[in-house]
Amino acid sequence: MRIVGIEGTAWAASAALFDTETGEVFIESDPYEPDSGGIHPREAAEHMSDAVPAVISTVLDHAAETAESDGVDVDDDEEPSGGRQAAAIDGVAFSRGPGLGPCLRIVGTAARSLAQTLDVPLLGVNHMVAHLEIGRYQSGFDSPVCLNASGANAHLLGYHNGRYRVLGETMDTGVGNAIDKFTRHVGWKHPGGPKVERAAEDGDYYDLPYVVKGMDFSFSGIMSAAKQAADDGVPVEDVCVGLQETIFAMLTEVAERALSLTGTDELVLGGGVGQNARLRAMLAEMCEQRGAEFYAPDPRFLRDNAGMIAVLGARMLAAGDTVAVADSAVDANYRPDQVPVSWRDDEESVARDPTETGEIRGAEATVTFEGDDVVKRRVPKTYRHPELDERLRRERTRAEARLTSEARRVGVPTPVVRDVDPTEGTIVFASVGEADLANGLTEARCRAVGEHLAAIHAAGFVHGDPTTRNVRVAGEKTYLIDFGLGYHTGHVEDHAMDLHVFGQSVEGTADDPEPLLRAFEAGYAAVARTKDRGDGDEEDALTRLRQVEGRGRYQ
Ligand SMILES: C[C@@H](O)[C@H](NC(=O)OP(=O)(O)OC[C@H]1O[C@@H](n2cnc3c(N)ncnc32)[C@H](O)[C@@H]1O)C(=O)O
Ligand SMILES: Nc1ncnc2c1ncn2[C@@H]1O[C@H](COP(=O)(O)OP(=O)(O)OP(=O)(O)O)[C@@H](O)[C@H]1O
Ligand SMILES: [Fe+2]
Repeated sequence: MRIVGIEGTAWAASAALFDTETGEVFIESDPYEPDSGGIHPREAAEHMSDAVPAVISTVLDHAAETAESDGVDVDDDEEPSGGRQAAAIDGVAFSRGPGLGPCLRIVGTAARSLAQTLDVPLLGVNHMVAHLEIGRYQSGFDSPVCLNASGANAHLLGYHNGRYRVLGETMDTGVGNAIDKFTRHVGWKHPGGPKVERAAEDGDYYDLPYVVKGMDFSFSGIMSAAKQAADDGVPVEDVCVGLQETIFAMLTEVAERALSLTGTDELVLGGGVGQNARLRAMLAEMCEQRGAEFYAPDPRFLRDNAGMIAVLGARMLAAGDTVAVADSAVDANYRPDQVPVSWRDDEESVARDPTETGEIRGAEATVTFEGDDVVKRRVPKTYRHPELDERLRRERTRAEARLTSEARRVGVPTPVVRDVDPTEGTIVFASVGEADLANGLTEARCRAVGEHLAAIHAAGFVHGDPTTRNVRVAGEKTYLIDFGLGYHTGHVEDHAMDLHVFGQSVEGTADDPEPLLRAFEAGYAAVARTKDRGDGDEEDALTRLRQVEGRGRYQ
């Protein structure tokens, strides 16, 4: 089977030919490089209208040449639509979204017209799922967690219940765009990522804010602090080291959390920022230390390229997942979890049964049981810069000891804290529960988690990481543990994030998440109402949750 792919969501006008027999992926790309500033949608679209036909034409020439040399039966004398025979092409795949609307429309038009000329099926590919599938395809991994680190996106995906679930994602901009904003601020030409990587070779570490909430994260605070530092005269090379160390440690940490939550031991990387050697080294080191396998595709398959579109297109065609021209409108906000995954078995899942894989390993700490006590030690993470590592372990150990006790004082079951040593990063707790909630999800227990979160929110703090592995259960009693990412706040957005983190962890692993989530929200609403201090803030958390879930982050 031979598939043409067409890409042009933002900056790369690209076409490719994927031959499933030989495995060859021929890619022709023409990047848009703005003279100044970032990507201008109108200029990018002008680039697409010139460059897309040209790259397609090169790929069709290549297709015609290889069709002949591969001995495919070629008959150039056929009628006009004989191009299909001449190039031996079986389908046309195109990036349907997400991306810049004006660019997508040009790509869509080109793809439809090529499919009609060749008289072959059209395949509408989700660009982010293509970033993921190329790594899965090349690695041969079964059901990995995928970290997509691209310009306009940053998220963790895992396949479960027939869809790619978003296990965690950026709460504001994509990771590449965040870096590019900083480089624009200091007057460097787009794209900024490679320039930051080069400058960082000559700098020293500079501390910047580190923001992880469960498996979600945000970049806005880091970017403001980085710009401010540059304005204040901190050497730009040092800020670049700080940016790389902070942002990539965050991505590595959330990737490790996703491995821990799902119990899988396979990680693949996707997206243009994945070309960064420091990010790859951190991910590889983290995986090696947990005994997980890591795969990063070659740079030509990481940055935007039509090869990944053609490769996924071939799988879709094999599954009969084609789109009629009339239904093939592009979608600038096309989320990866909206894609019905026709080319995988519904039964497959990123979530591993812990009874099959043995123990589930925590992401941050080692936990050992000593009699009725549990000793939790935040082990140094060698992938992190030592200064950052020391700071995070100390701050989190302190926060965990303090908030675990505060929660108990407001009536939420938590383990008694027997001893704490922030410098060593150790806490000794009383052991609680018989199992993690992840291994015993029921509606009643989810309802109790909702009640507990409402109680601590009313008391003025958030948990920060309320996943199903951070709740212990015994009968109908549920305990919250692992408050290391918690902090004091009265902001409704922070409350909504706690709810969002729990919801994502249920959706990513449960067989039938809906009733569990309804019970969770009902529990939250019931307690929030009784604890409402009259400012309406507590009940708003559920309303805000809907906004958090519906936010389009792909512009
Ligand atoms: C929707 C689609 O248009 C978008 N594509 C995209 O963002 O292009 P991609 O090729 O995946 O990533 C480009 C980003 O990748 C960054 N980048 C490239 N090389 C880098 C490097 N060595 N280090 C860090 N960032 C790098 C660039 O600065 C830029 O922000 C996406 O996938 O989100
Ligand atoms: N007090 C406790 N009583 C019983 N079991 C506990 C206790 N504390 C931790 N555990 C067990 O150890 C596991 C890991 O603990 P914890 O979540 O605190 O570590 P972690 O490394 O921060 O994990 P992660 O960051 O992946 O959530 C828990 O899922 C739970 O099974
Ligand atoms: Fe991309």
